[in-house]
Amino acid sequence: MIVFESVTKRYPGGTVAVDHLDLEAPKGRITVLVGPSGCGKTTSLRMVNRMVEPTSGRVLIDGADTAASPPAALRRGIGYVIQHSGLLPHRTVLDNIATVPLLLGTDRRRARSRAMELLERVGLTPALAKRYPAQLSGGQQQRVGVARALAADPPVMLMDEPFSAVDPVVREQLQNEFLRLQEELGKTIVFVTHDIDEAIKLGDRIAVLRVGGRLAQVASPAELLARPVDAFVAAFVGRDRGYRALGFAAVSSLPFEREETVRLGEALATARDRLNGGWVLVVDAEDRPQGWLSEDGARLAAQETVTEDALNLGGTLATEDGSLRELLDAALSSPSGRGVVTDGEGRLLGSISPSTAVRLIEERSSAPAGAPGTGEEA
Ligand SMILES: Nc1ncnc2c1ncn2[C@@H]1O[C@H](COP(=O)(O)OP(=O)(O)OP(=O)(O)O)[C@@H](O)[C@H]1O
Repeated sequence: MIVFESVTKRYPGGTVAVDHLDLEAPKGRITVLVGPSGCGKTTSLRMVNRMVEPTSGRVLIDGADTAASPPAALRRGIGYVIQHSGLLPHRTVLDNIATVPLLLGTDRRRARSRAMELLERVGLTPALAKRYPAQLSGGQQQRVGVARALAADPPVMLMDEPFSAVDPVVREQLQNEFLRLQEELGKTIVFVTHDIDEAIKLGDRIAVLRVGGRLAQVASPAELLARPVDAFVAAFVGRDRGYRALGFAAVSSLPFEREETVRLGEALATARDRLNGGWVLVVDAEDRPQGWLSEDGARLAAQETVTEDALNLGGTLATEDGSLRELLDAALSSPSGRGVVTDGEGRLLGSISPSTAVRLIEERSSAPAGAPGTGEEA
C-alpha cells in the first residue's frame, strides 16, 4: 500500500501544487488521480518515486518512508510509464524493454528472453522486437512503454496519462488490455488521467483533486457517480453520470424473451417466415448472434440463403450478467428494437425491449439504499 500522509509540495516561486494530501492507494489495486489541468496529479505521482521531493509530509510504501530509501533503490521497485512512452530512440524495442533488468545486472540473454515474453504479454508480435521506437505506431510505443515498466517486475507502477496520446479506438484497446494484464499481475498502481471516463473505467478507487492540489473526494467509481460530495466533483464527473452509474448496476434474473432466429446458410424463405416486426435475428452454428436481417434485406438478397453480407450489424449485445447500461444500450441500439442478450460464451439467450430495460432501471432506483449494485462494492 502507498500512503500519502499530509503531503504538501510548494515549488520554488511559491506555487502550491499539492496541499496536505492524505490518500491511500491499496495494494494490488488501481488508484486513479483525476482532476483539471494543474491540480497536482503529476506532482503527486512523482513524489512516490522521489522525482519530486515533498516540502512537508511523508509518502510511505508498505509502511516504509520513501524519504529513507535512496532514490535509485526506491525506483527499482517502481515501474513508471509516461504519455509519450519515453523510449530510447537509438535502442531496439527489445533492448528498450530490457533496459532496467540490464542495469540491475541480469545477464543479456535472460533479460532479452524475458523482454520477448513481455512483448507478447502486452499484445505485440515478436516481429517488432528488432525495430526502433520511431518505426512503431503510437499505440505500439505505449505498449512497449508498459512492457518496459513491467520488466523488473516491480510491485508498484506509476502511470502518468499513459494512453492519452493515442486515438480513441487504440486508447480503448490499450485500456482493455491493461485491465486484463492487471487482473493477472495485481500490481499496486497509481494512475494519472484528466479524463473522467478513463478514471471510471480503470479505477478501483478514484481520487478527485481540485486546483491548488487539494483532495476533493476519494471513492469507488460507483460511489463517485452516485454521491459526489460537492458541486465541483458533480460538475467534474459530468452531466450524464446517471447514465454512467448504470454501468455499475448488475442485472440479476433478466426477464428476456425468446427470440426467433435463423442460421447463416438457411433458406431465405425460412427467414421470411420468421420475420417478427420486419426483422429476424441471424445466428451462427453455435447460436451466436451475427446480425439482424430485415424484410427488405430478405427480399433484395442476391442469394437464396442467408449470408453475412445481407445482415444489419447495428446493435450492441448485452450479456446476462452484464450491467443495466449494457442492457439499455443493447435495447436502444438494436435496429429491430429488441436488445440481444447472450450468455458468457456469446450464445443467444433471448431479447429484451427498451421498455423492459427502463422498467428494470426504475425498479433499481426505487430499491432501498444499500441494495446490491447501488453502493460501494467490495
Ligand atoms: N517544476 C515546477 N516548477 C514550478 N511549478 C511547477 C513545476 N511543476 C509543476 N508546477 C506547477 O504545479 C502545479 C501542478 O502541476 P502538475 O503538473 O502536478 O499538475 P497536473 O494536475 O499533473 O497538470 P496537467 O493535467 O496539466 O498535467 C501547476 O500549477 C504547475 O504549473
